[in-house]
Amino acid sequence: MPGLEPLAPTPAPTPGNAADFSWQQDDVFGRIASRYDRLCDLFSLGLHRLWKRRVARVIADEPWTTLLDGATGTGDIILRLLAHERVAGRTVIASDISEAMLARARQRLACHPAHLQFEVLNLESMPSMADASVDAYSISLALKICDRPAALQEALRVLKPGGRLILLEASTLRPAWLQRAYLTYMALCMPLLGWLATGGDASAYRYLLLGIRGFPSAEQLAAELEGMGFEELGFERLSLGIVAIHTARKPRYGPRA
Ligand SMILES: C[S@@+](CC[C@H](N)C(=O)[O-])C[C@H]1O[C@@H](n2cnc3c(N)ncnc32)[C@H](O)[C@@H]1O
Repeated sequence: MPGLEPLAPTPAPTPGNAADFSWQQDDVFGRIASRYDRLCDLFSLGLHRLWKRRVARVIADEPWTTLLDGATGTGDIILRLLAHERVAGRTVIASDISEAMLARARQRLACHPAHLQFEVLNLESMPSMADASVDAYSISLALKICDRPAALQEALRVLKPGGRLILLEASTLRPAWLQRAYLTYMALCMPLLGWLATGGDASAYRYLLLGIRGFPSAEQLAAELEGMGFEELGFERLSLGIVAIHTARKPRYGPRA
């Protein structure tokens, strides 16, 4: 696998995606929790397995003692992370806004109880997490469905100085014509698949349509992180850029007076 690309000169950051996320109150994911893993296979044609294996390796290679996995869903990333021997003895906090999704994660991770904690947490505001309390923080496939600037600000707060942020998120395909073709495919197929897969559940279906909306390019997300004060940014595109893994470090020292 290629290493992470260093951050190239970047375009200006895009504005945040603080749209209407009131559907979160609806526990859309709670209602599709038992079908979520099959839906991932269906919508990504199985590619999510490769992406998650890769991000788990990136996380495992970091020298953390305590990791917070935000929006953990059914625990897919942690399941793959725990396959790495070097993770033995380290503490992993699995968190999600949906109790039903977290319950499913707990069930799937039941054979690895020793290092695991489970917390219901909203990425955008985690008052129960102290400042500078984790060495590493991972979020996968969730930043486009929450208030991204708020979630990243919380990441900066809970990370220890020098702590690592690892993101696996939707990105932009290259070249541009491929992105247009992909968006056309999504626009044509997702509504139908979404409707069928959620059994016509209107708000679950609405979430799935969010996937069609734009997400910043890998460069733009890196620039956004840099603008917030993160350092040592790098990213790696997977599957021609359908998703990208970003890594960033919280500065070891605050700004000089
Ligand atoms: C697309 S799933 C991704 C799950 C998992 N990270 C994965 O890669 O399979 C999105 C998850 O984000 C959770 N979620 C959505 N908004 C959230 C928020 N504001 N705070 C915490 N979790 C949130 C949902 O409950 C759901 O489990």
